[in-house]
Amino acid sequence: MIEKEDVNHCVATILAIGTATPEEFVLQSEYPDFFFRITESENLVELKEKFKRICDKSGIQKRHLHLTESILAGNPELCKDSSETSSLLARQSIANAEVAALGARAAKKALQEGGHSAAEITHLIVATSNGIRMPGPDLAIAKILGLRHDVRRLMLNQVGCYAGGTALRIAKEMAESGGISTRVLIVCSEVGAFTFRPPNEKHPDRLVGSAIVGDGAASLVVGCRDPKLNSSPGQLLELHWAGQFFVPDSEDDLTATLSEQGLIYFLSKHVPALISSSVCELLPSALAASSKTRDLAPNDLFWAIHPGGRAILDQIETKLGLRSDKLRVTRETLASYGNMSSPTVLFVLEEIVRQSSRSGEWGVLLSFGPGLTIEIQLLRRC
Ligand SMILES: CC(=O)CC(=O)SCCNC(=O)CCNC(=O)[C@H](O)C(C)(C)COP(=O)(O)OP(=O)(O)OC[C@H]1O[C@@H](n2cnc3c(N)ncnc32)[C@H](O)[C@@H]1OP(=O)(O)O
Repeated sequence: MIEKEDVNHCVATILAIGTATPEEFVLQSEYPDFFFRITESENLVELKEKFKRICDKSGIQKRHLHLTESILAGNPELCKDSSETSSLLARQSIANAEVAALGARAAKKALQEGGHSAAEITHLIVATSNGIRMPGPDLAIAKILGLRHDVRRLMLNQVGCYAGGTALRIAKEMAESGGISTRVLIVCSEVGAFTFRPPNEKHPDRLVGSAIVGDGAASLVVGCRDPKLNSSPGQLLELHWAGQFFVPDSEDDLTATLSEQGLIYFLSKHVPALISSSVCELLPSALAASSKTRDLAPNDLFWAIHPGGRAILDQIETKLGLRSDKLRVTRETLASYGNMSSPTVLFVLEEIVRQSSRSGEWGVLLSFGPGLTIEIQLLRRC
């Protein structure tokens, strides 16, 4: 598990980050009224009160959502919860258009911010849990951006919320094995076309998903730094170590199953406790990867955590004994965007880079999702 440090080994480095969201957003305080009205569920009075309690405790103030009232009106099957109504094709049709379009907007910002041309990109990794189509949004994004015909594409379908961390881990391996001219473009893009559904009294856990998901896309350019050269201004964060783990016997605690009614999530109440306990166990493996981090304490690090839910952040903070400022950027991302699945943790990273003067040289990125699977990475500011 522990990798040997090698001074001659080139270091994978994040060179640029760009993000994008749909223009439209909803205020969390107004969402219960909208959600129960648009799904014609106003008769479920107690369920609506429960939904309001979940929204109030979510730590979210607003979320950007592609599915506006007019889009839902044009796709009424998304607002029905009957096994006799299939909404799969309507959902896929929205995803076909929007996942690539939103992802390409984020990617254009990343390329522009880092001063990279489309021709420089040697590898493309695209992640989404919104839809399955061949060819996928990776090809559509390559075409929109004008990437080279020999760009090496990898599509991460249905990985869930940890896909931002997975993409970063694979990009690190590609960059370090490909050498200093390798440029990996990561695009994580989600529009909740597959997860929107009406409230259902038999499935209270689905209310949690309806109360926290948002839409967004994030894109990163990852390259390699020659270890003999110092960092230069275009380099943001070095990726020193990346690992993936599953939490034993937790495969039924967070699941997503494709059906005629889209992707149906199940979230058990144990998710916050399982993830937070596992993070405490895994942290020493990440810190042991470098002699410079081996003796660091959690409060010596900066933290970029997938803001999957407020309770998960609370429990990680308590169990690791983190000062409240350590998760400030993560909580602000949750408040402004909700849980956008795969790109969310990359939004956190973008803000951490923007606030570069604060909070330490070394940091940890955490993302998690079905499995339960945890991606953990050791980062260093350039
Ligand atoms: C998609 C991916 O791949 C990865 C992901 O990110 S998946 C998302 C992971 N996120 C989660 O699992 C959510 C974690 N949970 C939370 O953040 C919080 O529990 C919350 C914001 C939902 C609620 O806040 P809280 O402090 O726990 O408030 P609490 O009063 O205990 O719960 C509010 C209500 O929600 C209900 N609730 C909370 N979690 C629930 C669950 N998983 N299933 C069913 N009901 C749930 C509670 O029973 C309670 O109901 P009542 O008010 O009727 O008693």
